[in-house]
Amino acid sequence: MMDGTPKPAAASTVISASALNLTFETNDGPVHALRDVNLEVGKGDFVSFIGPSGCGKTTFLRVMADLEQPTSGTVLVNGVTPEEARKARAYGYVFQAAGLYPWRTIGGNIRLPLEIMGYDKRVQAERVKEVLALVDLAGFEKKYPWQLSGGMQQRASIARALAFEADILLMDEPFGALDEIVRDHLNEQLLALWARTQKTICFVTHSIPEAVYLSTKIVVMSPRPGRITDVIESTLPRERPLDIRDTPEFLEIAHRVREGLRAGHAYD
Ligand SMILES: Nc1ncnc2c1ncn2[C@@H]1O[C@H](COP(=O)(O)OP(=O)(O)OP(=O)(O)O)[C@@H](O)[C@H]1O
Repeated sequence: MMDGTPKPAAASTVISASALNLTFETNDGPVHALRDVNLEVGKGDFVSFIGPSGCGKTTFLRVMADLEQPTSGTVLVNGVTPEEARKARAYGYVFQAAGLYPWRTIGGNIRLPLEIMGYDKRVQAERVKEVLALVDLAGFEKKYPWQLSGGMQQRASIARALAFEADILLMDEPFGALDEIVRDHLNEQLLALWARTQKTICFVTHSIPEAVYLSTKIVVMSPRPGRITDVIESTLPRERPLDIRDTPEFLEIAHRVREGLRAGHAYD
């Protein structure tokens, strides 16, 4: 473990959280962002986290990414600590806003992490081409972010997260700000990308249809303190046309998610 090389995880578990607690100390007193969170994410899973604002979804993702330290409990990513996993470049992170640098071209934005990591120039150029093709943006390398629509910018930010070939993608409400039609399209493309690359994806959303459409596993959370109230294993096939959303199976899972959200919701 000292050399930072990830050990093969037991069975096919990629992320495992046990008895995880995180309390923020604030001027108004402690905020229990996560309370006794236990979760296993398998290799190739698409896991959505859904729950009302403030239930700790972002905090959980940030703990996995080593951007936040738990107060107690453990998280293992590929069998090692989040810090070791980060150093081994185990994951890419896609934020709520695309967060592209306006003074850099799309290619320049995607190249940035590769430059920081000291990748060879030729490899950088190859990677940029590959990931732009993966998100259907081939040919947009020399454009600036402002020349692209919101949906295209979000795809470019996904390409940036894919550039250093991490096996895990952490996505924090990446499509929240987009209109329904664009969002549908990006959901379809994300599923296709997931099928092609076989990545493990952790995805935060507020949308029940989005969670049900995308996921193999749906984690329902409730606030005050943030905890997991239900984990739903999807019975839907992996191949999912958009009209699967009208099937009884889909509606049944959506119903269970809604019930879980309702049960955990405080109406104050
Ligand atoms: N750095 C921090 N310091 C103090 N409190 C924090 C900090 N970060 C988050 N919190 C609090 O922890 C709780 C969980 O926040 P978090 O952002 O994880 O929720 P969320 O479920 O992602 O919400 P949203 O859906 O609105 O993004 C909230 O009450 C939030 O105010």
